[in-house]
Amino acid sequence: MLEIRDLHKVYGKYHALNGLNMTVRDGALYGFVGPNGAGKTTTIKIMAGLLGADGGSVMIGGEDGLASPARLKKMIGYVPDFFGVYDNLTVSEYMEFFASCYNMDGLVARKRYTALLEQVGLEDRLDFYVDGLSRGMKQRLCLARALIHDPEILILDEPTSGLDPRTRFEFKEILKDLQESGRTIFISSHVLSELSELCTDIGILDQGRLVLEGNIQDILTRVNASNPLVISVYSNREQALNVLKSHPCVQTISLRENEICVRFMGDKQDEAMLLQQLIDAEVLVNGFVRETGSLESVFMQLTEREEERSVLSYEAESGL
Ligand SMILES: Nc1ncnc2c1ncn2[C@@H]1O[C@H](COP(=O)(O)OP(=O)(O)OP(=O)(O)O)[C@@H](O)[C@H]1O
Repeated sequence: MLEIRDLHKVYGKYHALNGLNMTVRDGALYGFVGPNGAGKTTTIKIMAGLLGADGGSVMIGGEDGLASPARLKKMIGYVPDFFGVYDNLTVSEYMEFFASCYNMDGLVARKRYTALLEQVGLEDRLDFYVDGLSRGMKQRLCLARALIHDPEILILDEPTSGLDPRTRFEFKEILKDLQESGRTIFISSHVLSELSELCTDIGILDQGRLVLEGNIQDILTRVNASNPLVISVYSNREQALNVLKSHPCVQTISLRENEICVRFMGDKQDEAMLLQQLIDAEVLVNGFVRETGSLESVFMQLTEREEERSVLSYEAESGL
């Protein structure tokens, strides 16, 4: 488990992280989302031991990583948002180099990186020059290299930005496979739709603080429970309104053309019982549905500022 408590980072007078708290459970595929400038890269660099903090702790495996950046680097595999240039290195030389950084060489290193290259679909590129690989292949190579020392947590900063849709899809499939094999993965993006279909858990960062965190399904269930019930009645509308007015779970009632819109604070069983009450009161009901919410709407409510509307649409942003 990785636990961040009361993390602060100040650049000059600017408070980029302002008391960040976050918990990443073992085996999670955790999506770290926030608008541009929210502090995602700053957080990730601190987690990866590449940047100092101005307060707080990053507990991993029960120890505070900030007190021992070297230990943090061993426990974390980091895929940055850019890929450095490696002139005149083949894929196998590149992997050998990173293996040697973790004191692996010879057959041990070769076995390890061959297995990793197989995992990311680059097993047939051992003798290719890194420079000549496509952007998607470079990204997968970077992923293999970040796993060379078998880290507890894999951290990726905006890994799919700049990839075409097919390459993005393939990359996400690799991440899902890694998570299913037990790896804890932490991935950042400013495009929520990228993460909501991939991750098990999500944390929403805004202005250096986490404004929402939890299991994606739980969050969506909560969002839906606070959405209105939309009821269409074919006849006996007055009778339907009488039933609704006297129901303890009904908070507000508003009328749209042929629909009754009800703020209803009850669970699935309460909903079913309300429907039964309407039928018993001889109301002919031809529509009874909870309006569905989305993570996007939650995100907008929590971070709403005009300039962040781009978060809702990757297509709009990438011009696809
Ligand atoms: N070295 C630095 N010096 C001064 N300010 C910085 C520095 N690095 C980041 N910042 C500021 O700190 C804030 C958080 O930056 P950070 O890069 O962590 O955000 P982010 O969420 O990763 O943004 P993006 O999605 O645009 O990459 C921003 O306002 C940024 O301008």
